Amino acid sequence: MTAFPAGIGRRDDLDAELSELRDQLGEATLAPARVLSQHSGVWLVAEPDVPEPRLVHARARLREEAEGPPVTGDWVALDDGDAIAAVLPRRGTVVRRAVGEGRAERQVLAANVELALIAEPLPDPNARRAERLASIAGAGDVPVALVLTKADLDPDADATALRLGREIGLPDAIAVCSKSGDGVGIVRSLLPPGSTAVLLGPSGAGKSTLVNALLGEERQATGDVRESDRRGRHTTVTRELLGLPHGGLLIDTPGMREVGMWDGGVDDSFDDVAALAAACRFSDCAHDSEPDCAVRGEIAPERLEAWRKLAREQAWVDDRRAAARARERLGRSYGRIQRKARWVKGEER
Ligand SMILES: Nc1nc2c(ncn2[C@@H]2O[C@H](COP(=O)(O)OP(=O)(O)OP(=O)(O)O)[C@@H](O)[C@H]2O)c(=O)[nH]1
Ligand SMILES: [Zn+2]
Repeated sequence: MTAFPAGIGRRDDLDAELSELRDQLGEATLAPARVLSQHSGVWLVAEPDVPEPRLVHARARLREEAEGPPVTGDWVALDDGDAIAAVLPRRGTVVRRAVGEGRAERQVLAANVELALIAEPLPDPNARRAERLASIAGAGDVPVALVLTKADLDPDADATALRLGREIGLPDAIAVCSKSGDGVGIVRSLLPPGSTAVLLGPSGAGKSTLVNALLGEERQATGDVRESDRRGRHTTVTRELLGLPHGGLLIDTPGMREVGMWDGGVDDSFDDVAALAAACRFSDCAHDSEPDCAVRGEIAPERLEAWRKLAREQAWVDDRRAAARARERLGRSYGRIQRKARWVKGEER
């Protein structure tokens, strides 16, 4: 197995994957690297046995592929012209629907992550927002832990974490105070050496401050809170993969105003609803006013309403995606017919 310097992470069968890729593309020189951050048209990558990360380009073809361009956390193959030639299959992704009214486009927020830390600030953590993030993480097969930040602002922070975690089905729930360091060790213990996690949450939740506490130095720029409403300014501008001193890796993300559903995951993060729903009379029960509903009355109304909202949104996205696929199929067969017509007319041989 290839040895990586601290700060790049671990990928079990990297050597085998690369040699397969070399055969596939007929290029003997492909070398592995990991994307630390993405910028417009260039990517910062780290390579084994190379102390300094560097900026590289990507082959144009990569932008047109279904997976989209390389993203932070990706394992990639570099060619000898210092361009990213291929992105290795992603294991564990966090994908959202891209921001914008009525748009149905996917955006990969982080690739190859083994854990999503969902940050919500005390004293008023937003359960609905955490549920939404848990759903998109679940959709990409990424386990979730809930991190309630600014524990110094809630005298019963640990109890709040426990209660909220139980309420929204995230048993791994902890309270941390990045200022005093309380709970930071627990967060560290969730990130074993070589593993990669992503930190998600709204702007001002204290994500960068937590990253700094984990780094043990002032690395990430943090914004001052406006005392009036306790909301931070946007400080983190790009998703960045950081190596922590203890060997774990963390992708810090900018606070997101909008996180649209993309790949499902509602059933995973609402498994309490899903489990009860099996006993409803109708398989498409909305747990609203249907007779013999096994869910209504068992689940807190706000959580059920949140489930309904996310499930509706997911259905909308699924429709859009199905329509886009149908258009694409139609386009392809139309293209074939046109080619055939040209061939019959002798314009194409
Ligand atoms: N009281 C208290 N304030 C904190 C704590 N952690 C962070 N803050 C404050 O919260 C504000 C926002 O912190 P950031 O770390 O910049 O927040 P962020 O989540 O990275 O925000 P974006 O980069 O915009 O996504 C800053 O003023 C921090 O000082 C904490 O443990 N307790
Ligand atoms: Zn029901």
